[in-house]
Formats: sequence, C-alpha cells, structure tokens
Amino acid sequence: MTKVTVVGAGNVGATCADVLAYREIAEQIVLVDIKEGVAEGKALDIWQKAPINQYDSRTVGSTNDYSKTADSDVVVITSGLPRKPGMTRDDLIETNAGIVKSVTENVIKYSPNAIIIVVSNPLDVMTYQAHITSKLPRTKVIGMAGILDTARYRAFIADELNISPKEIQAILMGGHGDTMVPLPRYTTVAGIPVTELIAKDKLDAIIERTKFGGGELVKLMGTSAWYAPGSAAAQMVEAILKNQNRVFPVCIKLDGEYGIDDCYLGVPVVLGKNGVEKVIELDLNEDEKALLEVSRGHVKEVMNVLDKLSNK
Ligand SMILES: NC(=O)c1ccc[n+]([C@@H]2O[C@H](COP(=O)([O-])OP(=O)(O)OC[C@H]3O[C@@H](n4cnc5c(N)ncnc54)[C@H](O)[C@@H]3O)[C@@H](O)[C@H]2O)c1
Ligand SMILES: O=C(O)C[C@H](O)C(=O)O
Repeated sequence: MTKVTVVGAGNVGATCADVLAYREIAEQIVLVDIKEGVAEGKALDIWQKAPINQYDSRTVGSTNDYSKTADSDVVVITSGLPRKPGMTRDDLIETNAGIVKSVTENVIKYSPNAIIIVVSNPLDVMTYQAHITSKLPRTKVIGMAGILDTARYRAFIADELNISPKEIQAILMGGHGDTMVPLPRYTTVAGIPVTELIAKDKLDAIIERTKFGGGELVKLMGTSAWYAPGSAAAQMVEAILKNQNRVFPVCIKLDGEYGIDDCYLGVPVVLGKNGVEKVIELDLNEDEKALLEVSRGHVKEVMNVLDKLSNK
C-alpha cells in the first residue's frame, strides 16, 4: 500500500491531500494538523467526495497523533504560518523553524525511511531545518518551490503567446524568493526556444513577474497561494511513488554541484523512487552563474539566521 502523510491541513496541505486523493496518486493519505478536528474534518470531506469524483484513495485525519502516520512512503510538510501582505517569506523563519523541527522529529519517529518534501517557508531554509533534524540523506529531504515558480513562468508565457500551457517547458534555479533564476535559454515552446517567439523586453517583464509571483497573490488575497503549490507538491509525490524519473527543479542541499557546497538551492533533478536520483548540472553562462551566486548568497544569509536561532 502506498501511504503519504501531509502535515498541515491548511490551504496548501488540504489542497495537496485532495489532489493526491482524486488523482489516486497514493492509496492512503493521512492529514495531520495541530488544530483540534481540522485534519479529521478535511480528510472526511475529501473522502466523502470520492463517490462523486470516483476515486478509491482513502483520506484520514489526525490531530497531532503521529502514530497514524507510521510507515509513510512520503511526508509532505506544509505546517507553518503563511505570510501576509508587506511581509517577506524570510520574516516567517523563527516561527516556522520551530514548527518544522518538531514536525520532522515526530514524522521520523514513525516513518524513519520516508522521503520528506518540505513546503513551509522560507522554503530553502526550512528544507535545511528538516534535513538536519531528520538526519536522512540529502536526496530524501527536498523542497518544493521550483515546480511552482516554473508553473507561474510557464502560465505567463502561455498567456503572452496564446498557446496551451502544456506546450511550455522551462527550468528555473536558485532560492525560492526574489533572487530566483528563470532560465530563458532553457525555456521552450514545443521545442522552439522561447527567445525566438517573445521579444526580450516582454520576456524580461515575464521573468520579473515570475520572481514576485508569490507576492502578487499575497497582495490580492491577503494570504499566500494554495492551488498551484498543493498541486506542485502532489506532482513531486507522484514522481516518487510511481518512480517516474521526471525532471523537475527541486530544492536540495548542494554538495559541490555548480561549484556550490553546503547550500540548499533549487536545481534541476531527476525525481524517482529514491527521491533525488540525480542532480542535473547545466552548463551555465557567466550571466546565469552570476545570478545563481546572488541567490546562493541570499539563501546562505538566511541559513545563518537559522544557525543563530538554533544556538540560542
Ligand atoms: N514552497 C512554496 O512554494 C509554498 C507555496 C505556498 C505556501 N507555502 C508555505 O506553506 C506554509 C503553509 O501555507 P498555508 O497557506 O497552507 O497556511 P495555512 O495557515 O492555511 O495552513 C497551515 C497549517 O499548519 C498548521 N500547523 C501549524 N503548526 C503546526 C504543527 N506544529 N503541527 C501541525 N500543523 C501545524 C496550522 O494549524 C494550519 O492549519 C506557509 O509557510 C507558506 O508560506 C510555501
Ligand atoms: O509567496 C508566498 O509567501 C507563498 C509561496 O512561497 C508562493 O510563492 O506562493
């Protein structure tokens, strides 16, 4: 039986559980939250949708009882505060680091071999937190952001060209923040380089909008996005459970790739049954390397903040 735990039954977690269920990605989905009754209620609601939407995946909920999560193949961590207008993702570090640490400890107690997908923000540094707490190999503790950021980029390109989003392929690297690095050189529309179809000034504007894509939604809704983030996390779970070996940008600790050591950044990887099967090293040009270095520097600064908090 394939079993997935989603911790945090808020907007992102409940959406992820719903996608995992209605697309029958996992046979059993356990939703956990700290708020009494919320996870049980949402899991029951998703289960009661099964006869309407015709799926067999079973969802169950739990208020902080991790014994129900035992032997999960994959655990998705979405617990933590979302930002409000005017805040950066980094402003969430203190509260969310404590939450991600305690959740990871509980998860690992009952599912020592699980693959962990972190969603909580600030994403790259929360992946660091889960990695050091779990002590799992780096290939099994990864962060979801790149699929979401590239999806935004691809959706904006689809709009600009009035072409199906299914045709747009792209890779984006770096931290999940304003320093992320979309790569037009590695963006195609049905195999055609995007640079042949969209003028530079328009593509630059799309890249800028992508970098601030999360903030655009926070401003509109007063809280952060959930449909695309929940679906993106579910897509990562699917690649793992079905051993699809799909290529996605995923946050992982770099151990020398791209000349970077000891920093958690989004890079293209092959995602399969063992988590990250391979980190793909692109041959970046000087401009791209410079942008990645800025992003690395920013993530490293926030990692240092976490180190100081843990030493308190
Ligand atoms: N990586 C990304 O691309 C991405 C995208 C969207 C949101 N996020 C982040 O995901 C997180 C969740 O966002 P959301 O919109 O679902 O927020 P939300 O407030 O709707 O849900 C968060 C849930 O976590 C629960 N929670 C808090 N502490 C907990 C604990 N110790 N154990 C279990 N559950 C706990 C809360 O009760 C709440 O139900 C935020 O940090 C947000 O910034 C990341
Ligand atoms: O922007 C946020 O705060 C949430 C998330 O990281 C996103 O990009 O939607």
